[in-house]
Amino acid sequence: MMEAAPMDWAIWSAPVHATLMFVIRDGQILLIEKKRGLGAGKINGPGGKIDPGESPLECALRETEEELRIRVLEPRKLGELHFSMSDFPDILCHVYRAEDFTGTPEETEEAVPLWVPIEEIPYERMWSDDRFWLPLLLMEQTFLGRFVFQGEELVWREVTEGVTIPD
Ligand SMILES: Nc1ncnc2c1[nH]c(=O)n2[C@H]1C[C@H](O)[C@@H](COP(=O)(O)OP(=O)(O)OP(=O)(O)O)O1
Repeated sequence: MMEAAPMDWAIWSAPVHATLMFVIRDGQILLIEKKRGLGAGKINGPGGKIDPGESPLECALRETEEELRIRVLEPRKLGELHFSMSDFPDILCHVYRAEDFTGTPEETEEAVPLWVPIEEIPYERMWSDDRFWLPLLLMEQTFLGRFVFQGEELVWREVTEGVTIPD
């Protein structure tokens, strides 16, 4: 991984804002196999792009409901991910964790639910940045991750733990 950032993050801003939601319960994490959209075929948490006029939290709840038909209870925002992409507009992603929900996760047009023991998270089937910040979310630590992609290849990364995360 290169040392100097290939861009000035101080003036970086993202045209696309998105969310991710991770439910952790009984030593397992609720993931999805994404059926369409950006990252189709990969394993990820439920989530998606924020609609106009929607807050990040509203988006995370809506996307989780649309993709898995569950209503997450008392989510906490633990992280932010800044993605600089070569072939897609840059993304700022708000990341939430929760321990409880109502309903039963079910397959939808967008996703297949997948309960996975936290020791067996399939990072090889996920975005290549995930292994650098998901362990922090599992430890209930806050984090700010900055990542530069060339296509699907992660070419630069920086993850800061224990930061104050804005709502
Ligand atoms: N690099 C990386 N790591 C982890 N997660 C992500 C990325 N890049 C990403 O875009 N993501 C996440 C962020 C979002 O949760 C999704 C992308 O949103 P998308 O599914 O395209 O948004 P929707 O609003 O559901 O899509 P459509 O309705 O337009 O199909 O991936």
